[in-house]
Amino acid sequence: MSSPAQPDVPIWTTVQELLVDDDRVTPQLQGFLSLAVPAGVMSATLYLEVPNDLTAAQINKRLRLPIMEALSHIGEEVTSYRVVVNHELAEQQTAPIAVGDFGRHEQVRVESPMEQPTQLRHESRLNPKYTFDNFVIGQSNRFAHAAAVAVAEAPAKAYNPLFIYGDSGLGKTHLLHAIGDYAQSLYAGVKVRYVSSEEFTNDFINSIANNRGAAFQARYRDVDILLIDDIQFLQGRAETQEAFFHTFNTLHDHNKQVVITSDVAPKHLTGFEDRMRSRFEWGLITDVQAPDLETRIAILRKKAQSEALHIPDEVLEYIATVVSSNIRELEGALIRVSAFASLNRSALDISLAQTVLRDIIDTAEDNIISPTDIITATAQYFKLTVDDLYGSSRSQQIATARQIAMYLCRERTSLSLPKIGQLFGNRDHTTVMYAYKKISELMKERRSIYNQVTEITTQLGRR
Ligand SMILES: Nc1ncnc2c1ncn2[C@@H]1O[C@H](COP(=O)(O)OP(=O)(O)OP(=O)(O)O)[C@@H](O)[C@H]1O
Repeated sequence: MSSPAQPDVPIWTTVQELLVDDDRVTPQLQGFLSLAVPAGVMSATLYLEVPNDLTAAQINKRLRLPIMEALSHIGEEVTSYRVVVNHELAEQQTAPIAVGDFGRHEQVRVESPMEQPTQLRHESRLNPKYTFDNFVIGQSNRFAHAAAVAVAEAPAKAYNPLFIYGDSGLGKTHLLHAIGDYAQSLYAGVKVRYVSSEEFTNDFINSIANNRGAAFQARYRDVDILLIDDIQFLQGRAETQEAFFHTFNTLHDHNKQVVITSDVAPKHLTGFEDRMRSRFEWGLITDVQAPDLETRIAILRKKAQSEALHIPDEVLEYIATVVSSNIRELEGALIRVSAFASLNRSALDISLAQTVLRDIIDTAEDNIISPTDIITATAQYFKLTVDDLYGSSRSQQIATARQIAMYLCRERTSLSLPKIGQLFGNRDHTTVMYAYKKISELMKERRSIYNQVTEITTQLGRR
């Protein structure tokens, strides 16, 4: 039996990559797994088609736990999976299935007709990591924070839209999720939806391709609070802008809250029609700025507390002094210092932090590291080609090198998760999110990974 064609559903590729390393997945189970064909993701559920009942039973009974764990590792975007038997697969195992074509699944799901609309309505896509409780307030973000709280407490009454702008890594996404989280805790049943502009665009394009415009509209218009991240991504995309324009108008007309983030203020958003820009200015515009030293120290302290890391104050202060502009880099520096200390079982003091952060500080001085620099340096380090990193090979060494390159792109450049995913052969942003988490964790556990990340950083500093 030939193995089925695998359409490109990146999250399934990532799950498979994880399961290769999982001892519970025996070669026999790998065989069953290889018969599963990912059909797409809907309502945070990954749909897998299998050719027969035996495969469905094996996957559901013996692989449920590993698959669910892999999904939860990857992030919150997809929270469950569902296996659907498609007997035609057995005969047509090489016939490609269009990604995002859900027509057939809707038919098989009639067994539970209420389930999908209910899930859709409540699918907020909020990341529980980002709340107001763990957002540190300082001079740089006080106003944005207050506006965000006001909007969560009185959706569509305080400011509509709320427009938050600022440079990369300064907490805009955090605030968006926190608004959703807080509003949900205040108002039972409030319908919140978070979406990045890249996802909105992809969703729109797929909805046209699959003739599912009505479902697309419902997804974004049947909400009380729409949180849309990085709107600058819609620059120059006339049709998606038009779709967003209608979504915005419908929501606003019906007293629904819209919150938008961007890297620049509305008036500096190029590639947008004036009518769009003027709508962005209807409500309140606020920025987030780079945090001052006190705030940076407070952010590090909070982060260390939440991760149960015991780091002396003077070390936190040192880190906050040397990494000054981007909070993501600040968190990255904390990860490295604590990883180094735990690997070496050594006490954390300033001289250790100085040693560990030397490369970061060196490279931060000229501060322009491009993703291409990172990918080239990583490929050279591992004696691979750049195409290996962009490609789809799942060999352990290439997969690790790719994840390290993704980690460094996330930490050291201002590219968004979807952009990094696109760069690495159009992978899903959840793959990048997973790579970032995995390398952050492995750096603390495995000296080899820590060394590899550090040595590539050193190379970048020497460019
Ligand atoms: N005031 C803050 N308190 C605590 N953590 C913060 C704060 N601001 C930002 N962070 C953390 O810094 C990291 C980067 O923040 P976030 O992703 O929200 O930035 P962003 O402005 O949306 O960046 P981008 O434009 O690149 O998407 C996150 O882990 C976030 O939790």
